Amino acid sequence: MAKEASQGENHGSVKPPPEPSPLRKARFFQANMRILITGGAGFIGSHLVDKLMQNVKNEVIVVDNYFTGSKDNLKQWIGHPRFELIRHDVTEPLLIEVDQIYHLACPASPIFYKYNPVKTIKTNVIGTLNMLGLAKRVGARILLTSTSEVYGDPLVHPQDESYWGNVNPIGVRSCYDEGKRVAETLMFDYHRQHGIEIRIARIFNTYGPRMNIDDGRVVSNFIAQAIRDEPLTVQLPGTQTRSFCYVSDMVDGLIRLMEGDNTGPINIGNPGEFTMTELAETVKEMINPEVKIITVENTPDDPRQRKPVITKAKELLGWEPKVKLREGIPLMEEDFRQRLGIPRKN
Ligand SMILES: NC(=O)c1ccc[n+]([C@@H]2O[C@H](COP(=O)([O-])OP(=O)(O)OC[C@H]3O[C@@H](n4cnc5c(N)ncnc54)[C@H](O)[C@@H]3O)[C@@H](O)[C@H]2O)c1
Ligand SMILES: O=c1ccn([C@@H]2O[C@H](COP(=O)(O)OP(=O)(O)O[C@H]3OC[C@@H](O)[C@H](O)[C@H]3O)[C@@H](O)[C@H]2O)c(=O)[nH]1
Repeated sequence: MAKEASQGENHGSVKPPPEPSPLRKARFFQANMRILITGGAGFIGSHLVDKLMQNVKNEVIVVDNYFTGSKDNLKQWIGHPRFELIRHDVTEPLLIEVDQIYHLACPASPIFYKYNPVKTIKTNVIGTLNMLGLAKRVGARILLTSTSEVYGDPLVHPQDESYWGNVNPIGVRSCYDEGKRVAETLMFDYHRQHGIEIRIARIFNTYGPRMNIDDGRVVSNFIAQAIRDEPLTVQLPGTQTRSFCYVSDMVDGLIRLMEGDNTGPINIGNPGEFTMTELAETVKEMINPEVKIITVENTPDDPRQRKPVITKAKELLGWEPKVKLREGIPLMEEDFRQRLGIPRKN
C-alpha cells in the first residue's frame, strides 16, 4: 500500500507506486529534484517557478504552448543552468525524466477557456492523461491544479471538499468545469489502478502581479479599468460572490500539498468573501475614487456564490492565507501601472 492518506470517503484499494528513478536512491551522488511545471509560463505557474528556483537543489522544466502564458513571465530564468523551457502542447505526449509534475496547463480565464471549448476539453482530458502516463513511466508524483469550478453553481455554502457540486454538463462553462472534473477522476483512477502518487488542489479565485492585463478575470479587469480611468464593469447582478487568494499564498499552499502525504482534493483559497459590487467599490476607493462603476450583462451559468472551507488545508498542510485583499490590491496595482506605463496621480 502507498503510505499517503487519501482524503474523502472510500477510494478503494491502491497499488504500490511505480519505482522512481534510481538516482533518487543513489548513496553518493545526490541528484537535484527535477520538477516539471506544465503551464509554467502562465500567471500562477510563473510564480511557482520563482519559488521553486529559490531552492538550489531544484531543477525546473517548464512546458507551455503560450496560449495564455508568455516567455516574458520567465525572463529572469531563461539561460539559468537549473532551468529549461520547452514549447510543447500537453495534448501531445511528452517523454522526459522528472521526479515531480505540477500540472497547471489549461486556460483559466472564462473568456479564454470558452474561446476554443473543444481544445479546453482536450487540454484537460488528453493533457492530463498524457501527464499521468508520464508520471507512471518515470514514477513521478503529480499534482493537478483543479478548481473551485468543480462545485459549479454551488447549492452548499461555503464549499468543503465533500460537496459533489452542481455543474451544468452542457453549458458554455462545461468545457472547463467538466474537463477539470474528468481530470480529477483520471488522477484517482491512475492512483488506484497504477499506484501513481497524486495530489489534487482545488484552487479558488487567485489574483496578483503578472496576471494578463487583458485576461478578462474580475480583479485584473477592475484594476486595469481603474488605472485607465475607464468605468468598472460589474456584471449583473453584482451580488454574486467570490473569495480572492493572493498568488504568493497560493504557491505556498501548492508546494505544501506536493510535499505532504495527502492526496487531496484540498481546497486552497482565501475564505474572505466579497460581492462583485463590493470588490468594485474597494478598487475604486483604493485606486481611483473618480472612476464610475457601471453594470453590464453577465454570461450564462455564472456561479452565484463561492467561498472555500479550508479546514483540511489548515489541518493537513498547516496552511492558511496571509495576504488580505486590501494588501494584495496595491501590489497588483503597482505591477499593472509599470506594465501599462501609467504612474500614480499625485
Ligand atoms: N487563477 C485562478 O484563479 C485559478 C483558479 C482555479 C484553478 N486555476 C488553475 O490553475 C492553473 C493555472 O491558472 P492561471 O491562472 O495561471 O492561468 P493562465 O492562463 O495564466 O496559465 C495557464 C498556462 O497554461 C498554458 N496552456 C494552456 N493550454 C495549454 C496546453 N494545451 N499545453 C501547454 N500549455 C498550455 C498557457 O499558455 C498558460 O501559460 C490552471 O490549471 C487553472 O485551471 C486557476
Ligand atoms: O469585468 C468583469 C469580469 C467578471 N465579473 C464577475 O466577476 C466574477 C468572477 O469572474 P472571473 O471571470 O474573474 O472568474 P470566475 O470566478 O467566473 O471563474 C474563475 O474561477 C476559478 C478558476 O478556475 C478560473 O480562474 C475561472 O474559471 C463573476 O461573477 C463575473 O460575472 C465582473 O463583474 N466584471
